Amino acid sequence: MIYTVTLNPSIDYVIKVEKLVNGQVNRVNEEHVYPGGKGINVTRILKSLDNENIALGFVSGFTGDYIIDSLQELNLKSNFIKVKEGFTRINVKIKSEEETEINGQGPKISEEELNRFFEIIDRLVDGDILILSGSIPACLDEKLYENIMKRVEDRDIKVIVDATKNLLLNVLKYKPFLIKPNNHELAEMFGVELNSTKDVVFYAKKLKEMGAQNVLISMGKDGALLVSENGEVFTSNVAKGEVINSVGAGDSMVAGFISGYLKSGSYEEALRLGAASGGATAFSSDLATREFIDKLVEEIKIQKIN
Ligand SMILES: Nc1ncnc2c1ncn2[C@@H]1O[C@H](COP(=O)(O)OP(=O)(O)O)[C@@H](O)[C@H]1O
Ligand SMILES: O=P(O)(O)OC[C@H]1O[C@](O)(COP(=O)(O)O)[C@@H](O)[C@@H]1O
Repeated sequence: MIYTVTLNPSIDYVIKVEKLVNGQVNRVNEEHVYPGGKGINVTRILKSLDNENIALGFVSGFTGDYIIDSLQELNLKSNFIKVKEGFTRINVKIKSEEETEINGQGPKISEEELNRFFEIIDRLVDGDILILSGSIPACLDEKLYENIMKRVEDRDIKVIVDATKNLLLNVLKYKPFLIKPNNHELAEMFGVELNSTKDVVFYAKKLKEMGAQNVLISMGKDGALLVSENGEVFTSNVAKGEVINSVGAGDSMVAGFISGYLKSGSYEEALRLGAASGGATAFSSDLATREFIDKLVEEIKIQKIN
């Protein structure tokens, strides 16, 4: 079974404001709410691509109820721990002349609630896939992803980590199957500027040397680059279209990549489906539909550059 983990889910409140002015009342022209958080986005796209999976994490309060109800409506399996104190956050995504995001804090998770989550992790078995996505709420130990990887180390479980900075760097020693920073996160992790594909390859390979088996670097409209477990380097172009809402493009890429890999065992196919899924989400108001992904996959060309 595939499990996604969203430690801090969100309701994504996506609004369009013609011209955002600080210090004034701004009125929205368009508004949408979606069940969000990186792992939940991965769950939704995996399911669209016919990969059964179970979403794990923590929810709380009336906003948490919305998350559970939405997942049920979408026919998605989940096993969230209900947290007593606080409420699941609401993340505001403002589309104006620029894109501005305000991400909330999330509920206060107790030790007992965290232990209940660990009990679920302890029931995973050989052959399962575990996808750890997004930030760790401030109330939890920032070593949590490391601790989860250590906990499953004795089993044959492929772990995927989509996180940034130290959260990501600290799990590399446990050899995650896949990591997917974007190019900005890659530059930030090494405190460098990336000026060419050669630079991206150099630092992606560094992450591989530090322990990641496969390193996927997403680069928004500039495509993506994969350093695979056997050291091959592939690049992907992007599909053509008009960006409507790029929230969740990275998560869609992770889901598409895993789905493509499970279906074909080929990293090229994985990258192709990942790129199509990311693009299809960027060109949609909500996350991508299966039909749209299938359409865009025809446009994706993978090149082996090394
Ligand atoms: N403007 C775009 N046009 C086409 N494809 C895109 C666009 N933005 C994102 N994608 C696709 O989605 C992938 C993930 O997007 P990216 O923005 O890099 O992720 P993240 O949300 O993690 O920053 C990209 O590598 C690309 O394949
Ligand atoms: O655009 P991405 O990186 O794929 O992820 C989008 C998701 O991440 C969030 O911005 C939350 O991110 P964090 O968990 O890192 O705070 C959600 O609001 C949104 O659904």
